[in-house]
Amino acid sequence: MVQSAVLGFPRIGPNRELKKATEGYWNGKVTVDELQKVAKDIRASNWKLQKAAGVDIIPSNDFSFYDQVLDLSLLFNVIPDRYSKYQLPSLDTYFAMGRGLQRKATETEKTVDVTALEMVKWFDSNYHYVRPTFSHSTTFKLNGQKPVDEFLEAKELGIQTRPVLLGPVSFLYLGKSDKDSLDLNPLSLLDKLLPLYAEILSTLSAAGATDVQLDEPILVLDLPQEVLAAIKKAYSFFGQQTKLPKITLASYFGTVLPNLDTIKGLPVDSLHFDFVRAPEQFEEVISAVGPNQKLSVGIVDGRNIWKNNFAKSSQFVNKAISIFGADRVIVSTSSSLLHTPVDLANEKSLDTELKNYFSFATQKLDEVVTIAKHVSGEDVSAALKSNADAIAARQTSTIINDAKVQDRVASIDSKMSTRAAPFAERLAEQEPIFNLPLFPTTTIGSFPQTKDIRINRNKFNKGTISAEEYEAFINSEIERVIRFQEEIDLDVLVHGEPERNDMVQYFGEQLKGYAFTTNGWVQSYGSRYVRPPIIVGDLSRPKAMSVKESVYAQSITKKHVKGMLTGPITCLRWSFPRDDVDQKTQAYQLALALRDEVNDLEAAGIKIIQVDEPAIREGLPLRAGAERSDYQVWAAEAFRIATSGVTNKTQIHSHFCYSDLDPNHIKALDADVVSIEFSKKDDAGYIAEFRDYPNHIGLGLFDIHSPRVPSKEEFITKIETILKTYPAQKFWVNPDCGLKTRGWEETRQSLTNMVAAAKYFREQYRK
Ligand code: MET
Ligand SMILES: [Zn+2]
Repeated sequence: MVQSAVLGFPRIGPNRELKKATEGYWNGKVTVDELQKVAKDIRASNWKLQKAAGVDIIPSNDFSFYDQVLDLSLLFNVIPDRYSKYQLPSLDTYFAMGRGLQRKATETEKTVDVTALEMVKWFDSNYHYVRPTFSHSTTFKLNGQKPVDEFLEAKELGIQTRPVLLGPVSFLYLGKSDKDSLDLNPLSLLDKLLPLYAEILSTLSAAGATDVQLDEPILVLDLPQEVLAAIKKAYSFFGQQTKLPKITLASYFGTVLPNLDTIKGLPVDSLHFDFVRAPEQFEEVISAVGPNQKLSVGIVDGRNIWKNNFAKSSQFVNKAISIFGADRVIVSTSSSLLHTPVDLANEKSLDTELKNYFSFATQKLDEVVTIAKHVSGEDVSAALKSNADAIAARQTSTIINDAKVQDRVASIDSKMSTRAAPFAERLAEQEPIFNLPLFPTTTIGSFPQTKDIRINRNKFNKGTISAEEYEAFINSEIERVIRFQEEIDLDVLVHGEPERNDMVQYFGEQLKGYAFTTNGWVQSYGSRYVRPPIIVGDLSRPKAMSVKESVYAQSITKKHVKGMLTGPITCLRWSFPRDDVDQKTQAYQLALALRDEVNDLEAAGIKIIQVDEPAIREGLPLRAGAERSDYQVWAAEAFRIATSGVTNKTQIHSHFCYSDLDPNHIKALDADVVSIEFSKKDDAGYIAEFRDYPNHIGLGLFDIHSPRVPSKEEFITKIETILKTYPAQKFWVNPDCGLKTRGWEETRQSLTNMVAAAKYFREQYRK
């Protein structure tokens, strides 16, 4: 019998139970016991669901309150002193590392004021992990035994699981050294870390775990020799230990081929590869599977929502069986299912034709099981037949093809992706119009999305308030945000985006060729979940999408209000893309739709238009090479197609966050002004990259993921530091990103302090 396996299941709960509970806990409305109970229930129901579906190898320790990488930092005591010094309960230390903590002193507790650790993209996904941060004073030890506890919890329910942990080399390599220990190479800590892994693994074994999944996703990256040596060392070390569970070494999100020599001969029980993303590695990776090893075939997509093609997948798995025999082949999800929504059955209003083309995490359980059964010779003909019908229907569906859109993409020329004049000339035309002071202040777009906003949006969606009532409500929110910005004296205003549930979904819902879900939530970071829309067919814009709100906002103030759009690459990356057309084509279709929107905004009198591209970095192919350089070209071109239809007088802004974006990539967009997340980076080398770039830059001055309020002095210090490398003449003052997840009070305080700091420097430079 061929076994079926799942590498990880979404932990947010079918109805976002985890979000509600954690946010409740942060607000003091949910006790720690209540929070733990919610978590326990989610874990139990996930395990039972997988058991009931017939999955043979079910993961545990895939649950996390915030992030699975942060879990390991806590487990191994990789806790910088600035957090541990408060001696908070372990869960609170954990959340402080994830999101920062600022708490006034009470009779019983001291003041706490600490920023979050850096949070970065998880490979090329829209998930973010909290970076392990090592220093010379890091002292590894085990803090509790989460993987064991969760294994035992499943065992008590009668469910045998395979615990999953990020492997030691990925854990170190994905981390960084802390500010006070910049000379420290995290990899040098491997020898100290390995015994702790061995300890937790042998405790798992003693608790009854026969198998464990160690993820080393870095195996799909271009790795320096020392990292490959570390992999060899780590797994040889595990091979020498006696009482460990059998290890499945898992890679995902790409090909391991350049690192295959390192993988060959590692003393592990099974090797898992992602054959959805990199089917072409099959012929070569099989040579790395030793005579006693098993091959885990990642064939059910953990990153997208399209129904699996059973005929194709079974054929693929059969190739493996013909080489290794059924006992040495496992049918698996390509990666954790964390990146897919929980259950298609929760979608009540999705078009039934489309629904038949989709598969969410719960449906993917049946997929791995059905494929495993089929290749084992069990009769699953009914499932195969309905699968084949769905696959065939999608190929010929009328929802998918639009000749007009295809023609327009075919006729794109280089003129469409170039502004009429170079930056210097544009600036000369723009300056007299905007008349901005030195250190112009602005925000990135969104303002707090209050409960009131969500309530009204829900009412409108349910039809309990009319379109007119909703519009009046949105306008009143816009007015509040405009008055607020005038009051605290920001220079370039925004309308606040109250009408947007999400920056991609909002546009997706208005574009033809998109489908969207009502409950298809996917964790982005911590308690922030997104509901990616699904690109199902050729994309076009039936009518203007954002003009009404921007025009209203501009009509009630004398200051300039930025029009606010989401760029083509971000729309693409934060959607579930089509798998039947390449991503470049989808990006160009989006670029053309956005170009029309940008032009409409300009025609409606909006003089500054910001097109956000926070996801441009995550789309970067993980390895260097032709695919990556092509991407850099077409991604920048898509942005310029969207933004180059305007006159020189219109100022184009863009915005980037979450990532280490290559400065050259930013420059290739030729936006007039760019805001970049920076508050946690503190890297003079990065600033220097922009010193001679003529276009204007705003380096993010405070972390919007944290409720913490920086003081005016803190802003001044930050700005002073940047000014050492970056000239005042093109220096914008802004936060890292939008403020939608923040509360109003902290927003008011932070921005007020930020504006005060800008004014301070204006004074300084006037002298
Ligand atoms: C993740 S980037 C977000 C940009 C958007 N304009 C906002 O302010 O929320
Ligand atoms: Zn942002």
